[in-house]
Amino acid sequence: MNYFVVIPAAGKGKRMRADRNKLLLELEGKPVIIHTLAVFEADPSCEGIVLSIHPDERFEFEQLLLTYNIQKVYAFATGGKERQHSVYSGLKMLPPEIDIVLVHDGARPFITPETIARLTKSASSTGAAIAAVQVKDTIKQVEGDTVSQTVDRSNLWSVQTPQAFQTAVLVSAQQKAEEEQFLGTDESSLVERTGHPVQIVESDYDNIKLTTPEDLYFARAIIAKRNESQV
Ligand SMILES: Nc1ccn([C@@H]2O[C@H](COP(=O)(O)OP(=O)(O)OP(=O)(O)O)[C@@H](O)[C@H]2O)c(=O)n1
Ligand SMILES: C[C@](O)(CO)[C@H](O)COP(=O)(O)O
Repeated sequence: MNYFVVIPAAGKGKRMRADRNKLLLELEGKPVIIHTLAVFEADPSCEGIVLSIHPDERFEFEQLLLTYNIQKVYAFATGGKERQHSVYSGLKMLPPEIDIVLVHDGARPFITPETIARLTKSASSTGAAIAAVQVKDTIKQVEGDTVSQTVDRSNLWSVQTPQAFQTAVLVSAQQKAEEEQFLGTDESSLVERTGHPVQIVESDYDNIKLTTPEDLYFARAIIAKRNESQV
């Protein structure tokens, strides 16, 4: 199932506490964003990439695409104040008549082609499908510093990207969110508000988002594990 992907890459990475956009940090020899882009570059089903960036970083991104021979970037979009705005800006740059669009965080470099394929298959039949893993921790609800209850985790999922959609489903959800000034932390929360069902596609725990500094240690360990399994 062919698709386009919108990659929001215009964040500031405040929680990473680096001196620059965390996607431009080096991870085992190449920038984080290149690890992410390389997965889509290599996937024959990916027809093109829209990269949503801060305009001040455009030259740097363009140079990286040349250096690492990333050829599928179809357009740059202008990132916005919040992630949701960056994604909407990216959607507006898609070519016409794209049936399936994925949204994937630039900060999740370990997505696999297998998960992408299951997401696009599900989205093409249902309209909306998201990568997620089951919650492993015991979850407590807390009031102040006191536990008020232990939450039943059997139906709790930790949501990731990619999130895959029939393009019209996501565009109308974004329009509704904009009209109603709703801000969500992921795309599926916008789609849920339209009443459209969202399917879970089980992903894997390696598909981490690089959010805080210790995530870089986990990332190096994941790369080492993958390198070992290739030997
Ligand atoms: N205004 C924004 C905010 C985030 N993102 C992108 O959305 C993805 C996930 O966001 P997050 O991990 O929250 O990144 P940052 O916003 O950079 O981090 P922080 O919230 O710690 O500042 C990242 O690829 C980030 O570049 C974006 O394109 N535009
Ligand atoms: C979209 C996302 O990656 C799903 O886990 C996430 O919500 C991004 O934003 P966050 O602020 O780091 O939760």
